[in-house]
Amino acid sequence: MSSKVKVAIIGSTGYGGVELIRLLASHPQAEVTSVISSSSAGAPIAEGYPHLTEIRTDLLDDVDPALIKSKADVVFIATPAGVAAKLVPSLLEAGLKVIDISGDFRLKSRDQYEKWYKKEAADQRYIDQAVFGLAEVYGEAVRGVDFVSNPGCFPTATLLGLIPAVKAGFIDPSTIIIDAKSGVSGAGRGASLGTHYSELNENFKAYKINKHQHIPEIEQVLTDIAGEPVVTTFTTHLVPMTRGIMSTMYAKVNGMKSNEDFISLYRSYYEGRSFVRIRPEGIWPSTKEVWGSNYCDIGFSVDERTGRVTIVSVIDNLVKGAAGQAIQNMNLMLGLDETLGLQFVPAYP
Ligand SMILES: NC(=O)C1=CN([C@@H]2O[C@H](COP(=O)(O)OP(=O)(O)OC[C@H]3O[C@@H](n4cnc5c(N)ncnc54)[C@H](OP(=O)(O)O)[C@@H]3O)[C@@H](O)[C@H]2O)C=CC1
Ligand SMILES: CC(=O)N[C@@H](CCC(=O)OP(=O)(O)O)C(=O)O
Repeated sequence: MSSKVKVAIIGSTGYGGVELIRLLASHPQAEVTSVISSSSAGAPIAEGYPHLTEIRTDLLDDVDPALIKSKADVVFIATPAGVAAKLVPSLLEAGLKVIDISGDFRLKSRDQYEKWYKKEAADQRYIDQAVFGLAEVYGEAVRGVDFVSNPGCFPTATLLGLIPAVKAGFIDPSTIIIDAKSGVSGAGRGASLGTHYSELNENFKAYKINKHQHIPEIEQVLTDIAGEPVVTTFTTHLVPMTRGIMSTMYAKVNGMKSNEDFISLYRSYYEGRSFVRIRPEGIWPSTKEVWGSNYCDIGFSVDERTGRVTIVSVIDNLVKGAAGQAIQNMNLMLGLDETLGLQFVPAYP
């Protein structure tokens, strides 16, 4: 009998779910024992994803907490906003460990969730129970818990790029501006007008300006780190590429700081954390340099002329921004080494 941790995936037919299947296939201590679909139960998963032919021969299971518990110890939820809010109570009550990749449990205020997501918020008891799984920052709080809310893709790149500077008082948090870009897989597999080929190819567009649901998530964490209310300007752009997020951040520097000061601050903050790589001076990261990996790469440029710093942070939205960080959190919840199953070298070019 296998001693591996048994894992179920709700939303396994979406991009986040299928990335979990890919990454968990080489995890040394976990195995996927149930792939779940609300719309295609009974069908083979390889029907919708022929690249999984002969890798996964399972038929999709229904969304049934008792059935999931009979097959698994841990369940990942990779469904659109609003679904996990209703599912999580029964999954926790069935005795499962739960990692939610959607935004349903990230915001601690129900009012904020309802304002930004335009959906009914989850029960406050479960919101309170959820630990926000930004692993490099709150990893100690994740160890051993039953329920983790995985951060959003843009907040992951953005917060890893800002937190050390905010915490050390290197920048003035009231001056932060965030300019973020995402590949189209960030919008999920479903087809839409804004993401079909002729709308996207050779195009570059801003969207959800001042209305993006990740604004309150970023502000909630920066407020916690700064110890004072922080508001930011955050603009997202859609780039005609499949994977990758780049978050470019600007802020006023407090006092005189050099590139080297930022580099050594960040190297010290992330010391011992394998997945954040700080670039040497003048070598700024690009999305291809983290493609398919769980890395977040960060570079800096202090401009003495303006007194501002530019911080560039890149991730793969489906790995560090979703499935990879979720597995990192699973490792921490289970008391395993957080890097297990995640030591991929980025695919290049
Ligand atoms: N794509 C990305 O880069 C990132 C996504 N996220 C978040 O992760 C979640 C999943 O995203 P993504 O995989 O891209 O989305 P997709 O649209 O690709 O997939 C979502 C899946 O959810 C399932 N689903 C839909 N409705 C229900 C329901 N009522 N009950 C159960 N399952 C349902 C669908 O599968 P079926 O019909 O088979 O049940 C669908 O395949 C979202 O909340 C997203 O915001 C977070 C970070 C990054
Ligand atoms: C390119 C693109 O459309 N990206 C999505 C990211 C969705 C996501 O991951 O956000 P939640 O998990 O918070 O829903 C967006 O900007 O809304």
